[in-house]
Amino acid sequence: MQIIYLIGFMGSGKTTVGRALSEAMQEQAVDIDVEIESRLGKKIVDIFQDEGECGFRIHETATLRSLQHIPIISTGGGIVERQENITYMKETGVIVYLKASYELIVKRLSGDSSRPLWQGNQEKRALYQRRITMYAACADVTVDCNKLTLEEQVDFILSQVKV
Ligand SMILES: Nc1ncnc2c1ncn2[C@@H]1O[C@H](COP(=O)(O)OP(=O)(O)OP(=O)(O)O)[C@@H](O)[C@H]1O
Ligand SMILES: O=C(O)C1=C[C@@H](O)[C@@H](O)[C@H](O)C1
Ligand SMILES: [Mg+2]
Repeated sequence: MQIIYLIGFMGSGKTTVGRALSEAMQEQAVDIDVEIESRLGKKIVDIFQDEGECGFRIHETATLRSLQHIPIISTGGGIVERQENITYMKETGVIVYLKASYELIVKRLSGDSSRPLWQGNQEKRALYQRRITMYAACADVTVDCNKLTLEEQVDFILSQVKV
């Protein structure tokens, strides 16, 4: 089974598109952030607080590797921070990059307090610039989220991925 891995920056729509794809394909989808929170019984902000980003990344890799039977996986924005995650996703599925401009992300995440790397004094634009290079480098399919509606994004992914 080819797993569809949705990657992209915070707020690009991985969780939202994962749910919509799940409905369109009538297949199960799992969101790694949601899964980590449920397994640990803690919010991501609290995991960052208690264990640091490094601790969170360990849970993220372990969760990714535990989902082999799930056809649609929405990753967290930082999944590309570990090369081993990219290698694993390449080996087990197709990587779909939800590409969104910095301006669109800012608009979508204004007022958000659930993402520890998107808070007041963080270097947001620098993180965005560094990450978009990483997403583009490993993507098999790229979706233009600035141009396409949610429905069009789902149709485009289905047209590009053999299901
Ligand atoms: N296609 C879309 N059209 C309009 N709004 C959208 C779309 N996709 C996502 N959004 C909105 O943008 C916000 C962020 O979306 P979502 O939580 O799916 O992003 P994410 O990529 O999963 O972020 P993270 O990496 O932090 O988990 C939400 O408020 C969601 O409703
Ligand atoms: O971009 C990131 O590094 C993150 C994105 C979110 O999905 C969460 O996985 C967490 O907030 C870290
Ligand atoms: Mg998400």
